[in-house]
Amino acid sequence: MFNICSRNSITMRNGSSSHLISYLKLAATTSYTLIPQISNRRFLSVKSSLLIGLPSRRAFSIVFRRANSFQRQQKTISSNCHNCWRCHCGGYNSYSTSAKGSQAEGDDSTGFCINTSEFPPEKIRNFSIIAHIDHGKSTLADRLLELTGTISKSADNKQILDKLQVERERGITVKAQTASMVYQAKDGERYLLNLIDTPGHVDFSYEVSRSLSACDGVVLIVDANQGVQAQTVANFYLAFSKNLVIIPVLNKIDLKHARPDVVTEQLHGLFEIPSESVLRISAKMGIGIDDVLEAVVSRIPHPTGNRDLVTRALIFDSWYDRYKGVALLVAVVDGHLRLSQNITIAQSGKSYETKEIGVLHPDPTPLRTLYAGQVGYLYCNMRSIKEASVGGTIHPTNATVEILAGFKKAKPMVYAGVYPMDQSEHPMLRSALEKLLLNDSSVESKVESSAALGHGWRLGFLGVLHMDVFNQRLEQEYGAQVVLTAPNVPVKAKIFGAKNIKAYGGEIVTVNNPANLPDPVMIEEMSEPFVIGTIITPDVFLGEIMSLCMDRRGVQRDSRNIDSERIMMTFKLPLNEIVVDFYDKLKSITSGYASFDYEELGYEPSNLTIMDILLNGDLIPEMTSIVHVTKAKERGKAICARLKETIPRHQFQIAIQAAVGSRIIAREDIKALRKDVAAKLYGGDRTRRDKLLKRQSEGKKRMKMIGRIEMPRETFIKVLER
Ligand SMILES: Nc1nc2c(ncn2[C@@H]2O[C@H](COP(=O)(O)OP(=O)(O)OP(=O)(O)O)[C@@H](O)[C@H]2O)c(=O)[nH]1
Repeated sequence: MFNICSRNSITMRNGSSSHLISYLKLAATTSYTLIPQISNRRFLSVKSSLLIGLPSRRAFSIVFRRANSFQRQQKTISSNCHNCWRCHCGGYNSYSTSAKGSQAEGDDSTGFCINTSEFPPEKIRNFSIIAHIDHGKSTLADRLLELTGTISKSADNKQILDKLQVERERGITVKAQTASMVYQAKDGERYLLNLIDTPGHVDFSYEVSRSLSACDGVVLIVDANQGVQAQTVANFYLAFSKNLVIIPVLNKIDLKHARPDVVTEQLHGLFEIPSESVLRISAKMGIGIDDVLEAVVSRIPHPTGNRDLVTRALIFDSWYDRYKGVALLVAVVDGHLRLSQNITIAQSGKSYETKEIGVLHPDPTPLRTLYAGQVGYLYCNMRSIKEASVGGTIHPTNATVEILAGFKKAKPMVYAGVYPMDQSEHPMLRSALEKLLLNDSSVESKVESSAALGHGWRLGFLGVLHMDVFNQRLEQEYGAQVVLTAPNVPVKAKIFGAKNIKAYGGEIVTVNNPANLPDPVMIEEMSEPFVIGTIITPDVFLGEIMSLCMDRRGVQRDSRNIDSERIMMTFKLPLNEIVVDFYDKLKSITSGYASFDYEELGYEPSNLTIMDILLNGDLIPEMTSIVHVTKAKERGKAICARLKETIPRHQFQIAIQAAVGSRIIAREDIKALRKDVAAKLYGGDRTRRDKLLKRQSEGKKRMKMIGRIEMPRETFIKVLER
C-alpha cells in the first residue's frame, strides 16, 4: 500500500483544489490510500468541494480515513518510523511515495521516512535568504523546496512561503517563514536544511534580525539587473555584524539587461567580496539552484549545539492558532525537545507540557523529537499571548540552565491610534489585536482613549508600510474594522523644575501621542528622532534628490560612486520628514530607479512646537500635532483646508484655525447655511426686511456661541486617516 504524500496543503493555500481533486481521483481509481498532509479542519472544511466529480462512495471513505488517521497519528507512533515527518504516516506505514506516486514500495532513494535523530548538528544547516525588496528571495525559496523534493514541481509554485493574504496581494514578504528540507549533497551525505525566507522592506527589518539569530549563515541575493540597492547594503551589514557566513548570489541572470560582471564588481568594491565566491543563478528559470544548495552545505558552518547537554531552546517567533492556542517557533540549541515533555520558559518561570511538536515542511508537520541544532514549532496549551515571549529560553522543568541571549526589543518609529469603528466592537478588536500582536512582536501597544473616538489603543510600528500591513491584516484575518489616526513619530521633552519633574516621573518624557505633551511652559527642550538615510540612485537624478532631501531638513553626510553610473549617498534626516511620503516622492522623481533605506541615529534637540487645531475657538485634542517650527505654517494650512472640505456646513459660520501657542498661523472659514428669511415678504417697508435680517444675524451669533459643531464621526475619521 502506498501513502500519497502530496503537497496538498500548498494547493489549498493557493486557493485551488484541483490538485487535491486529482489525487483523490487517482486514489479512487486505484488501490491507493490517501493520507494528505493538511490539518483535519482544513481538510474537512473543503470536503464538500473535493467530493464534486468523484466517482463513488470510495471518495467518502478517503476523506474520513484522513480524519481518523490524523488522530491515530497523534496517539500511535510506531517503532517503524519514530520521527517520520516526511511521509506523514506517523509510523502508520513504513514507506511512502512522492506526490507523483511513482516510487515503488520500500524505495528510499529520494529520502522518505526521515528520522530527525539521523541529523546531528554536523548534518544541519540553518540559513536565511536576505536581499533588497523584489530581488527574488521567495522565488529562490520555491526552487530550493522543489529541488529538495519538499514540494512537488509545479508552475503554481509562486512564492510558496508567502502565506498571508496581504503578502499575496501586495507581492511582498512581511513575515519571515521557515521551511525544513532534506538535501542529498554531492558528498553523498544527507543534510537537514532549515531555511528562513525574510522580508525585504526596511519596515520589517526586525523580522530579519530575529531570523538571523536562528541562523549560522545567509544567502545574500542581488538582482543582476538592478545591482546593489539600499537594503542590500543594510542586510549585508546586519549579517556581517552577527558574524554570519554570507553566500553572495546574483539572481535574474536570465534577464536581457542583466549585468552580472558589473554587479560582481559592485559587491567587491563595496563589501570586499571576492568575485569568485559570487554565484550566478536564475531563481525563476531554475538555473544554478544546486550550486546554492552545495554552497549552503559547504560554506555555512553547522550549529554548535550538543545533544547530550540539558535542553535549551530559543523562541524566535510565535503565532496564534484558533484551535491549538499559541505556537512557538524554536531553535533547539542544546539537548532535545520531546512530545509530552515538561518545559519551563526561563524568563517567565511558567511551566507547560508539550502537546505537539514538529517542523515546518513547509506546513506544520508533527513529529516526536527536535534535537540540538534543529528548528521547529511547538504547542504547549499556551493560551495567553502574554506568556509567549519571543527571545525567551525554554528548558526542562526543574533544570537550571544559562539563559540564551534574546533579542533587543523592537523600537517603534511611528505611532498611531487604533479605535473600533463602533465602540460596541471594542472587545472584538481587543481579542483580534492580542492575536495579531502575538504574530508580530515588533508592534508596541498601549490603551488610550479619545473624546471623539472612544476607547482604543496607541500602537507603535516600525514604519508606515508596517502600519498599513497591520491594519490590512486586522481587517482580512480578523474582520476588524478600525479607525487609524494619522501617524506621528515619538518626541522627547526635557522638563524643568523639580516639581514638574516629579509630576512627570523624570526629567525626560517620551511622548507618543502629541495630545499628551506636557504644558509647553514646563518644557526646556524638545528632541526628535533622526535617521541616517542611504540612497542608491543613477547619478542623473542627483540634483532632484538633493533638493528633496534639503526640503526635508536633510543634511548630506557622504556620497560615493558604486559604479560608472550609480551613486550612493547618505543623509541625516529627521524621521518625521520621511515617515509618510518621502519614499513615494523619491520613487516618483527617479522613475523608480532609486532605493532608500535608513537606520536609527537617535534623538537630537530640535526646534519643535506644538500645533493645535481650533474650531470656533474650541481646542480639538485629537488634531494636535508636533511640528518643526519652519513647517508649522505649511502643515497648519493643509490641515485647515482638509477640515474645511470634510466638516459639513452648519447654520452658523465655523472658523477653523491652526494655532501655535496663542498665535494663529492658518485659518479657513466654513460659511453658514443661509435661510432666506425675507422670502415671505411681499413689498412693504424696507425696514421690515432689515429687521428680519438683523434678527437672523443675532440668532446666528448666539448659535455660534452656544451651538455645538456637529462633526459626524465619519468626518473625524476622514481627517484623521492618512
Ligand atoms: N526574470 C526573472 N525574474 C525573477 C527571478 N527571480 C524572481 N523573479 C521575479 O522577481 C519578482 C520578485 O520576486 P520575489 O521572489 O517575490 O522577491 P522577494 O525578494 O521575495 O520580494 P520581497 O519578499 O517582497 O522582498 C517576481 O515577479 C519574480 O517572478 C529570476 O531569476 N528571473
